[in-house]
Amino acid sequence: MPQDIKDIFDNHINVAKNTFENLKKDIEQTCSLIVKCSTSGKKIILFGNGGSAADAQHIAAEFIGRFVKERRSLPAIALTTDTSALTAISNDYGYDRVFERQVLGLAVAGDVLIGLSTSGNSPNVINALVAGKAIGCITIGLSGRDGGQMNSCCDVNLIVPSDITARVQEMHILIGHIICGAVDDAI
Ligand SMILES: O=C(CO)[C@@H](O)[C@H](O)[C@H](O)[C@H](O)COP(=O)(O)O
Ligand SMILES: [Zn+2]
Repeated sequence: MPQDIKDIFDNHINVAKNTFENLKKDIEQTCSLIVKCSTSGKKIILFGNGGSAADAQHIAAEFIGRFVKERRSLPAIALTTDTSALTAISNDYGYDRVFERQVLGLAVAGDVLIGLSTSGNSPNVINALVAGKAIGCITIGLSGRDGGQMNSCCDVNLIVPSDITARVQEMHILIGHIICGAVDDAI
């Protein structure tokens, strides 16, 4: 095996270990918040750019469809899938407002917003979290590096301890699956 592949696996394993040590309590808290949201008729709304858009859609699908257990469908939506809304809002208001505008139209107090940004600094993610917090939503960040601006607009900011975007994304989807498992267990 070429050495760099081994290095990538070693790095992934180290980041996973450090993520568990640093974030165990915050992940538990996040699971509790999302279980409460899912059992009280509120929605989970997810958004991010690039690979994080794919992660947002992946996690939303686990709720609206199913994860492992057969259970009722749970209200969850990714704000990254409606090309008419995405293009109209970007064209008319700017890409920085593409998620904010959808949050303003869809979110109500008590909904959980999950913003995914490995830098913690994507402006469209930050603007949506700030708008959601003002409405009374619970704001969760899935971030990396130093947590960026998500530190100031998230009730819980899960900062994966890595500066490498790919490693951070790999932990985000793991955390997403852990949350889905907690919801399955609770329902
Ligand atoms: O998936 C990847 C890299 O692994 C890319 O598509 C990546 O998500 C994009 O460059 C994003 O625009 C990065 O934004 P962010 O994570 O800093 O918010
Ligand atoms: Zn990626």
